[in-house]
Amino acid sequence: MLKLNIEKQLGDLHLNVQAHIPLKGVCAIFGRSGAGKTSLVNVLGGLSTPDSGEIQLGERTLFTNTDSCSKAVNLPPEKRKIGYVFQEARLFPHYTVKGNLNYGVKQADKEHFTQIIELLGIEALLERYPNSLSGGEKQRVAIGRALLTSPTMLLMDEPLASLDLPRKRELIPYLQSLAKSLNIPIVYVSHSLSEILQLADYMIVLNEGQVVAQGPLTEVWNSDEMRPWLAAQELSSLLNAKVVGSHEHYPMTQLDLKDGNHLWVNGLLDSSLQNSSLKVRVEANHVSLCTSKPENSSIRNILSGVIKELHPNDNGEQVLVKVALGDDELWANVTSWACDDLGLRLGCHVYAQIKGVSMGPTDIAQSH
Ligand SMILES: Nc1ncnc2c1ncn2[C@@H]1O[C@H](COP(=O)(O)OP(=O)(O)OP(=O)(O)O)[C@@H](O)[C@H]1O
Repeated sequence: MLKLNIEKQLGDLHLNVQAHIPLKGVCAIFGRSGAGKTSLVNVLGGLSTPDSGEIQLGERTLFTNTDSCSKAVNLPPEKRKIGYVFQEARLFPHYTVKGNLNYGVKQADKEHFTQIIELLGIEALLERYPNSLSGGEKQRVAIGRALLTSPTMLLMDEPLASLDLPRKRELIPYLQSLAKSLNIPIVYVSHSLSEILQLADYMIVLNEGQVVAQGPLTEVWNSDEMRPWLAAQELSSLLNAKVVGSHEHYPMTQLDLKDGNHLWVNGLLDSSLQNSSLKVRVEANHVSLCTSKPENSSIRNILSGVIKELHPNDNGEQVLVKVALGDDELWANVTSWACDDLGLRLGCHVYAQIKGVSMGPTDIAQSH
């Protein structure tokens, strides 16, 4: 685990973070502008020093000044073995890509070099200079440069923020392969929930310098702490599902949820995903509720569950209903009229309907 217990006063912001982050996979740091995300990453990387606390990366202490029995420790950035990728690639313009990649590498390891450039698809760029690269290519080189220092953790502070949408889309699959193949924790700062869905396994939500939620992605995503961050129109749930197979006649894929419910999603998923675990985003506005099992419905997904929470909105027009599907949870956004008409109450058994066409490729991501 990466264990963090730090405090730091930064102007008006009191950064006070206690967190446990797994040593493999992507941990997203999410929060409003000014919540302290970059400040936290800077503290991890040793670019800024906490007023007090402790940072433990596996067996290594990166920082401590709390334990009165032992010596204070504050490893400088170069001794932390941490790779850093910023919003901007920050490449040296007068070095080729190869020169940039090798910058900071103490002992050349040809095999490691080949592995990293293949993983990032930058073999063909090695002799080029940064000013001839696209934003996405520059960022891939910047990631390669960070990885070639053989870090024990990778910090990425909004690495896609400066890219346009097509470049973002181009980079995401590379980041997904990194997340799968690297055996080091990646701490990934982002404002974008769709990036987080596609990349992260774990999530920390920061608000005014404090952790308001942390844990596995699906748990935090579905938690009440996330509701204030999303308008009811944007609220969505993440379901954990396993790929079963495709429909015999139609281009749809069947997924199984843990509680035995099934889900049909639009399109055929890659056959390599057979039996793999996925996260599926379902928007609350795409879920309708029935108190008896619908028959002759065009909607393919009819999931049986129990109402766990009801949250009427401020103007009384709509009610957000949380439905428990075993351990998974599903938000439905219904009108107050429908809620009263159906007599929806806590503990009611309901059938949640989700249109198969409402879940597309950007709503589905593999769990690592
Ligand atoms: N050295 C400093 N001195 C004073 N205030 C600081 C310092 N560093 C950061 N802050 C303040 O701390 C707050 C958090 O900044 P930070 O950059 O960590 O936020 P963020 O969550 O990364 O925001 P964004 O999403 O906009 O990048 C801001 O209000 C910032 O002005």
